[in-house]
Amino acid sequence: MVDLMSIQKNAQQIAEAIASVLGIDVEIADNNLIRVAGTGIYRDYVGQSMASQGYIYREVMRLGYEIVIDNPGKHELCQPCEQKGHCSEKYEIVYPINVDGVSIGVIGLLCFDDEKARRVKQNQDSYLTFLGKMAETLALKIKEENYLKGLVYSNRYFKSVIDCLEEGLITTALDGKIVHYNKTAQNLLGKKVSSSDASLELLFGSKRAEEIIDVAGKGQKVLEKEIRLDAGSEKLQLMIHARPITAERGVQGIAIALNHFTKIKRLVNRYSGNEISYTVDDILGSSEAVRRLREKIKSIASSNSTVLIRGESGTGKELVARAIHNCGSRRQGPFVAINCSAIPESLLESELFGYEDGAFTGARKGGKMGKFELADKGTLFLDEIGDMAQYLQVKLLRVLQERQIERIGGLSPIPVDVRVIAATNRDLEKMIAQGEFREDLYYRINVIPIDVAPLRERKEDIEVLCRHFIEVYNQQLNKEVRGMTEDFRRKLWEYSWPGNVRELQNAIEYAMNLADGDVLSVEHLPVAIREAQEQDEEETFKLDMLERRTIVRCLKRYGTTVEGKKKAAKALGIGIATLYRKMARYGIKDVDV
Ligand SMILES: Nc1ncnc2c1ncn2[C@@H]1O[C@H](COP(=O)(O)OP(=O)(O)OP(=O)(O)O)[C@@H](O)[C@H]1O
Repeated sequence: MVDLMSIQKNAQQIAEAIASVLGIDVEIADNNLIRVAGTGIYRDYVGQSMASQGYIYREVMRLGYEIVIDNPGKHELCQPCEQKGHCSEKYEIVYPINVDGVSIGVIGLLCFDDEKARRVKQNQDSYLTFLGKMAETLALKIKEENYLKGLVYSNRYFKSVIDCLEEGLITTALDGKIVHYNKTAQNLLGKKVSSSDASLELLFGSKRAEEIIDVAGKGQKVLEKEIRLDAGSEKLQLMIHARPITAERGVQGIAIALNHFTKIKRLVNRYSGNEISYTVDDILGSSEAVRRLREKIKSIASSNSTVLIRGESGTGKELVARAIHNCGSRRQGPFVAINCSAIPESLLESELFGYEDGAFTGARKGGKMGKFELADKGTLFLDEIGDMAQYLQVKLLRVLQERQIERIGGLSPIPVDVRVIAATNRDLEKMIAQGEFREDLYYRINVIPIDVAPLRERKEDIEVLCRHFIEVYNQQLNKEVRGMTEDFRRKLWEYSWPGNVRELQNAIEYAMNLADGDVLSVEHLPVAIREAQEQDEEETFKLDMLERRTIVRCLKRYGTTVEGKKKAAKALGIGIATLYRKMARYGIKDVDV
């Protein structure tokens, strides 16, 4: 609340006015008994405390109404006063200044000679009415100041609120002149928005400005528009939402929200799971093939060259692509995946490159951003690239060469900074020979080839993968499975895994659901795996299997202590170091024996 001291100038003016009309000295004090204003002899004491002699003033503020002292020194309120015996006052009127029922100060009218005292006495009623009006004027001034202070405060408050927004915000008058803008808008648009002649036309050009101003004429309609601007050396891509500001007297202006596309992309990527981060350490396996795969990923991750990952379905190609992204310098950017075979040909083009407003019948209003734009500064994973239609292969090749895309129906190219990782399980060379895949694109994407071996060629990975999946499903299903029987292992080993790691994962999930104890056994396996026959062409793996089984049998006989292992190695006709190596290769752990 504003106090009397903060309107000191007004108080002094009123004191002077009273003094000149009535010809009598006046002082005004606040509720701390500080003299706020004064005329005549009191003028020199403005700002000083009257606490030691302000009995009457204090009493008037306590009561909230005026007091007339016609016999100063003798009046009962004068009794405690130090000046009681030698008071020079002859007559005194004290009037309270009340604001909303609370006294915030007083006006004191003081007579020092008999003639003035007589005059006041004679006209006491009209003097009191006049002082009342003056007290009211001061009270009104205080209220007005309070109101203005409140306005300034709420203005500052709302300004800090809109400055907190991550969204840029501009408001304009109906002619497009900028009225307000927040910090984000200033950061996005720079001086253009804060200059004294700032207008929509200056910011966005006359055509866009007209479209936005048109919003005001259409009442409640919201305009959603994508805008590209030149911001120095950079191109600024913004999404704007304009809506009319409606007040009591109808539409008063336009509010425009601005969003930078980088922020929109970040949100899309976050909520579409594009930020799941897998690293090389998530690629499990003890085989030489997987070991080399992890090394290769590390060595090529920081390059920007296109990668072609080849491997059967379920071998972990997407996992590899994510690991490349997360090991390299683009890991802060998005990883966007698209499966070229899962999307109808007609939609794939717009999914990849996006489209402009009204590009074709059925196109979403305001246009759409494609995966290339979403993957800007990150990685685009093109899964099943072998299934991409030829005309899109041409478009893709152009994008890879020119590093810019053109939206469907778009007029200007949009630069994109994207590392492409493609994957396929098809024989691209054969497809080229049959004219189904473009040779030029093949060379463009096959800069860094990576092969992911099928699981049947690296069966030693089964053990570590199984252990991992058992842990995963122990957590998910709240179970406590600790191992697998030897028969269970043998079945997994003998099976040819056409669906690779994905199939293995599903088989373990299935078994974990069925398991009731702490060990997985053959009856928990899906029928297809349980009853699969060993195939002749997998003779080599049968030999492996035989070797593994023999080692396990031998360890069972001699035990897994160091001494037992030495005996087992001797019985097998191999050195102890070879036994350890083979145990590691086949994933044989002491506890399994
Ligand atoms: N080496 C591995 N370590 C751990 N998990 C793996 C490994 N390889 C594959 N997986 C898991 O197997 C499943 C299939 O992997 P992914 O989707 O990467 O295969 P893909 O080759 O891309 O399959 P598709 O060709 O069908 O798209 C995923 O759950 C993945 O996490």
